Amino acid sequence: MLEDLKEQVCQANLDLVKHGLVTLTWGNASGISEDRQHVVIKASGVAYDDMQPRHMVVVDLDGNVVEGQLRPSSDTPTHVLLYSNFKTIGGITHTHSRFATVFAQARLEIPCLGTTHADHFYGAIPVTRPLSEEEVTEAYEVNTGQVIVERFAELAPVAMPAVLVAGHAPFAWGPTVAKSVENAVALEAVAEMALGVRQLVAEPIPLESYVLDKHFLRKHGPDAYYGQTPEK
Ligand SMILES: O=C(CO)[C@@H](O)[C@H](O)COP(=O)(O)O
Repeated sequence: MLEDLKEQVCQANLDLVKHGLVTLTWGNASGISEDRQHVVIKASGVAYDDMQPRHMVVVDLDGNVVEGQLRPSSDTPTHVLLYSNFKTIGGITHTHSRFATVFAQARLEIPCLGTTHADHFYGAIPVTRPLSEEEVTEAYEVNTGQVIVERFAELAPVAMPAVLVAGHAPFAWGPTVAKSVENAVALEAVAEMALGVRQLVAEPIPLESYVLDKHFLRKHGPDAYYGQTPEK
């Protein structure tokens, strides 16, 4: 079942290693089937060196295992909740990549300081509110998904394919699992650049909004605004 998606998801998880985004067994990538009924995700705690497509786990949108011998990623509840709420995404990548995690744990958004950032993200990378003491329970991963969805009440996942979970780490997504990895790589790169700029100048100057608008429109077209209609 979903053999092709297992191959894609396994490759995406291995690509996290290739791009230097994971330490130990941290992080996970998943993809959703075309009918949006099943999610394929990395198995929990499996060493990346040993990872094979047959190790991927298939779950339904309630997170119940429908195929696979291993336990699915501990972040499965977050992944399935995001797929249920963000209908345009086909793949999700969660990492503890160094620079993006620094911003997440500092509870700081990543400002859009240049066109490198604007190529992938329409504006500052948002950070969620911290989870409350009552939310840090066995339902932690569900509550993590909830605070992300809450933070995106006014944001379009198409134009902003990433978020920083306060006190935790980043999640990135895209139309495919491979694209979610690409956005996770871009997120880590712009986080490192933003941190570097902060070391050079006391007050970094975010990109002017007209430059952001025109640059993003040139790169992604009006559809990427998802419900916004910018002047031509
Ligand atoms: O965010 C976390 C832990 O804080 C997870 O991403 C782990 O880093 C990886 O968990 P598995 O996917 O192996 O269950």
